[in-house]
Parts: sequence; C-alpha cells; structure tokens
Amino acid sequence: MATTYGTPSGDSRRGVPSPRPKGRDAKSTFCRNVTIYGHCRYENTCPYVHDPSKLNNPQIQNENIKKRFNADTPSFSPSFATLQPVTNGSLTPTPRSAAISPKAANAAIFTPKSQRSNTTTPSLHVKEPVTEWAPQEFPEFVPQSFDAQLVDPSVSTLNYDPFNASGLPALPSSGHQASLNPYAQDATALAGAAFYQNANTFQTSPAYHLYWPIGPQPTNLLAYQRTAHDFFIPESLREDLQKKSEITRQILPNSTLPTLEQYHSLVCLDTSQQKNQSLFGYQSWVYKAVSSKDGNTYALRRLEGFRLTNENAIRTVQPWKRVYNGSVVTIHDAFTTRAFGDSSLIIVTDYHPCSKSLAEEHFKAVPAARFHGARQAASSHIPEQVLWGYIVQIASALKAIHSIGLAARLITPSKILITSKNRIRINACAVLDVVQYDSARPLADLQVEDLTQLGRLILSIANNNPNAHHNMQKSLDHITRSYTSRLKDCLHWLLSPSPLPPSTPTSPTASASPSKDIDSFLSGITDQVAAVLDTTLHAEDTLFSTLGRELESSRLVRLLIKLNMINERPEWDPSSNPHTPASSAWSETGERYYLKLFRDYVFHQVDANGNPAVDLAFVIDRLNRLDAGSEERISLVSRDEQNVLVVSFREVKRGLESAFNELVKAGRAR
Ligand SMILES: Nc1ncnc2c1ncn2[C@@H]1O[C@H](COP(=O)(O)OP(=O)(O)OP(=O)(O)O)[C@@H](O)[C@H]1O
Repeated sequence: MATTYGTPSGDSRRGVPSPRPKGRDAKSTFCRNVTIYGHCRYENTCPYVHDPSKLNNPQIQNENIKKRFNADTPSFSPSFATLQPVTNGSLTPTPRSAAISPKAANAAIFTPKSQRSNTTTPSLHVKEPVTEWAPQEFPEFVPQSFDAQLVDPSVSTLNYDPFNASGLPALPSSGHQASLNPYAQDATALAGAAFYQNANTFQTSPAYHLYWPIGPQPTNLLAYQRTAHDFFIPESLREDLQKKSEITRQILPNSTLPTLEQYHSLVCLDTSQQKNQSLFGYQSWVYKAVSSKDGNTYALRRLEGFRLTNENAIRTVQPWKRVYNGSVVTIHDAFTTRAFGDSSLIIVTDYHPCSKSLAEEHFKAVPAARFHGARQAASSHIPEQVLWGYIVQIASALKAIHSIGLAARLITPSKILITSKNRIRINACAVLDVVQYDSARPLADLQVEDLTQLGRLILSIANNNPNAHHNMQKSLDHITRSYTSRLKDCLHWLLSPSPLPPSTPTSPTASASPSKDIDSFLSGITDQVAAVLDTTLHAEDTLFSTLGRELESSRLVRLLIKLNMINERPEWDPSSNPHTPASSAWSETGERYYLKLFRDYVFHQVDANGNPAVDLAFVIDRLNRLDAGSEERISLVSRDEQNVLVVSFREVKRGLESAFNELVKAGRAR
C-alpha cells in the first residue's frame, strides 16, 4: 500500500479535524497536524497516524484490513435489475447486466401491462410507454394480463399466442372442461371450438379482426348516399329469406290432418282443389311436415287411394335416394299409410319453401271475367337465356338420373319447381316407378322419352302455351321467328324420334353419334353449358359478397352483446360477497367507466341543438373501429361534462375484452 500524506478535511486553519474524515482511510494516513516534535494537539482523538514508522508496518496494515472486513461488515447482496416473469407464473430475479448501454439509460420506464390492476382506472391520458420503444416492424409485446392464478404450469409455451389481439390471457384448456363461449374473442381459449375460425392455427398477423376489404366500402360514401341497405344484404334477398323462413315455420292451429309416422304439423301446399289425375292415375296432394326425428321440414306427396300390391314397387324408391343433384328435388323415403282414412302412398322429399311450379310461373290462370277461365301466359316473351338455363339444368339432372339407370318420366311444367329466380328442380321423381311398377317400359325408351319431354317443356314455355306440342309446326315457326336457330335446332333434336340420323343436336360439327341420349345432348350444347356455368359463378360471387357483409354484421352483433353485458351492471361486484349487496358499481368504475362513456359516444350523439343525431353509418363505423382496435383516439365526455377522457379504440377494446373476460370467469366459477 503506498503511503500517502493526507490532508484532514475540516477547518485546518482552526486545526480541528473532522471527527469522521471522508475519502481515504484515516488509519493509513499521516496526520498533517503533527509538529516537528511528533505531537498532535488532538492525538487522543485524532484518527490519523502520528508515527511515520507505523505507516509501513505490515501488522498495522493487516489490522487495518481486518478492521475493514470484520463481523460487523454487512454481507454482500447483489442488486437486481428486474424481476422477470417466467412461463410458470413465478418471478425470477435477473442480475443486472455489468455494462448498461448509455442508450438504455435514456429508455422509457418499462411498465409491464400485466401489473396494471384490472379494477382501478388506468391513466387514459398517458401514452403507454411500452409502445414508445417497441420497434415498429415487430408486433408490440404485451404481457398477457398476467394473473398468477390463471397460469397453469402444465400449459406449454406453445399455447401462448403473442398476436392475441384481445390482450387477454389464453385460458388453459388442458385438464379443464371449458364450456364454449360464443362471444369469446380469443378463439384459442375455446376447447374444441371448430366453429371459431383459426381455433388452433398460428396467426402470423392479427388481420382477421380487421375490416374485410372486399365489397362495398360504406365509409367512402357521402352522407346522403348512405342507406341502411349499404351495410346489410339486399332488401329483396332479405325479404325472400325471411319469407322462406316464416313459411317453413308456419303451422295451422286447428288442423285436422293426421300425424304420419314421425311427420307431424302437416300443412297442405295445394292451392287448388281441382286435381289432375292424368299424370299419376291418382289424386295427389302435397303437404309440408316436420320430422320429429331431426326437426327438419319435408314435403310429403300423398297419392290418395293407392293400394300397394307388390312390395317391390315401393323398393324402387331406394335408388332415387342416391340421386343427389342440384336440379332434382331429393327423395328421402316412401311408405304407405291409412292415417287419412284410406290407403295412401306417401313419398317424402326435400321441402323448398316459397317455390312454385313452372306451370304456375309461366301459365298463370288469369281472372275468369276477362279471359273466360283460359290460362294466359304470365309474360309474352321468355328471354332465350332463361330457356337455355332451364335446358342446361334439366340436362344436368337427367345426366345424374340416367347414369344410375333411372328415368325421370315426368318432365312437365306442373312437376318442375322454381325454387329461386330461374333456379329449377325436377319434382315428383320416383312416383311413376312405384305406381306403374307392373307395367314398366324398357329403361332406354323411358330415357329417350325424358329428352322428348324436355323438348315439349321448352316448346310450351317458349310459346307461352302448355299445349304447344299439339301443333308442332306452328309452335316451331314461332321459335324460328322469336329465337335463334341454335335453340330451334336444339328443340328439333329433342323432339325428333330416336334414333336420329347422324346429325347433332345443335351443331353439325359435333358428335356424329346416331344415338339419342343425354351424353350426346350434353356434348351438343357445351357452349350453352359454359354460358350457364358462368352466370351461375357470377351469382355465386354476388351471394358470397353479400355473405361477407353479413359477416361484418355478425361481428358487430357480438360486440354489442359484449358491451351490453358489461354496461349498466350495478348489481354485480366481483370483490364483494355474492350474498351481500355490491359496495360499488363494478360497471361504473375502472375501465368499465370508459366503456359506459363509449356507449354514450356511439349511441347517444346529439347535434348542436341537443337533438338526437341518428346516424347509422356513424354507429357502424365506430363499432368497426372498436372491433379492429384502431389506434385512433377519441374524446369521451363524462355525463356531467366536467371530464374528457382521451382514449384510443384499442384501449377501449382492451377494456371491453378484459371486463367481458371477468364476467365469463365469474360465470364459470359459479
Ligand atoms: N318439394 C316441394 N317443396 C315445396 N313445395 C312443393 C314441393 N312439391 C310441391 N310443392 C308445391 O305444392 C303445390 C302442389 O304441387 P303439385 O305437384 O301437386 O302441383 P299441382 O299444381 O297441384 O299439379 P297437379 O294439378 O298435377 O296436382 C305446388 O304449389 C307446388 O309448388
């Protein structure tokens, strides 16, 4: 140790040393007050060395060292930089790094969001520090509302979703019988919920909660251009769907109709008492009925007075159950019954609400006073595209039917249903197979007959006359005048007796097969099939876009349900005993307070005169921003207008999810 001569601090002028000299160790420093006679006036109390020889004495030096590290010396304890949460929920101390970069010293204070209380109002005006230093290119790291009770050590870190937009903890699914929660934002928290998209997939971006970019953008419209219809499905479609739903549920309160096996709540669909027996040989009735087995609605066709003489006759219905084609009304079952007081055959088919037959569509009966009871065409000219649509759809049905060794046998206007615009289905299949079982004709003949019946059907519709085929030449002349030669050739091919000469249905360059079958027919009308397919795809696109709009609506409904479950809930206080009245209103305090103000902001806007401002576009726009968790800030004014809270949609969303999650947890616990 180098000997140094120290200068005792203190008032040396007055020669009084400080009782506790700072800086160097006094016991190893020579006292500057020692005179040439080796005396210090304060030797008894002076802490400095007065004998220069002692300065180099190792014993003294050791003594000094020992004194510095004796039993009274406090033990060494490392200081901790941070307490870092680990996956099992405990806090692990991490030693402070030896070298702290000067940049780090300037960094904003890191406040783990998990440590924010759920029950106290967060500071709404202070920008959250974590967002300030988080690099922009990476998603912000948000500790997921750390709650030691919620964290299950058995849950691996794989369950952790850093992109969980809800900011809520993923509830452990293993070992828990988690009940499905249809309102949960966090799909990963739901056990086995395949209904919820992205249930178990890793989300590379949180874009699933953003506004769907396809389709109309209502916010780009000017105020006067906005209508409620811009946000929802078209009015005509909505009305159509609602009508169908209502008619499907309709029942007759005092119905005397019986229950047939599992089919109950029968409603007769026939609008006319005049029954045409020529088609089946029996009077037929059609009923809507509900199955007690699956709760679905079916159409039952009843053939009154039918007696089953051969068991095999009713078995012919079996292969029809395999015909699954978009242009055929699907058949489900057939049985006989005496429930109506007679012997009846019942054929169970799909029910298509609000459908009508082609006869009702194109050959409507007009008031007798004007036309003496005659059937009059509903419209004078049917567009050729509509006719080709019918042809292609029925051809597709016949392809499915013929390819499994069956024949439709009844392609007639009253037995083809229009289930939506220009969408047709062959009805009443299988009936003739049962009732004419004993006098069955060769299948090939029946299949050729199907094509001929298709020709007659199109001819009658094009001529607006159900009996057009009775005067073939006149009817074909009308086709020549009103439609293209393609359609005329097609009808000519269909109506000609089989086998045909080696020509084709519509084009001389197509198939040279002499046979008259569905394959030849389809190969001759491929151009029309392509055109109809294209129209169908466009219709599908339109419906898909409409569906997308409804998707937005369903998101908003979920959001509204959550808001309404939280807002104005004074009777529940999580901190109090459930059997005692709440001490403070949970829904009025903490983050729920700004949810309440947000509700006012969205739904209770007023204009400058204080009158209610009813702007649907505004409401939808703000709810969408909330759902997307936009960073945009809004001012929420308290009801007494004394306070203004500046808060982002993202913060409101986080508060909403957190509060809703509290309700869900409390509900589960109960
Ligand atoms: N599967 C079904 N789904 C919904 N409605 C159907 C179904 N089948 C038939 N209908 C409706 O039931 C009513 C009666 O049908 P039906 O086949 O008896 O025709 P119709 O006009 O009475 O002919 P007909 O005089 O030959 O009996 C029609 O309005 C038809 O639209």
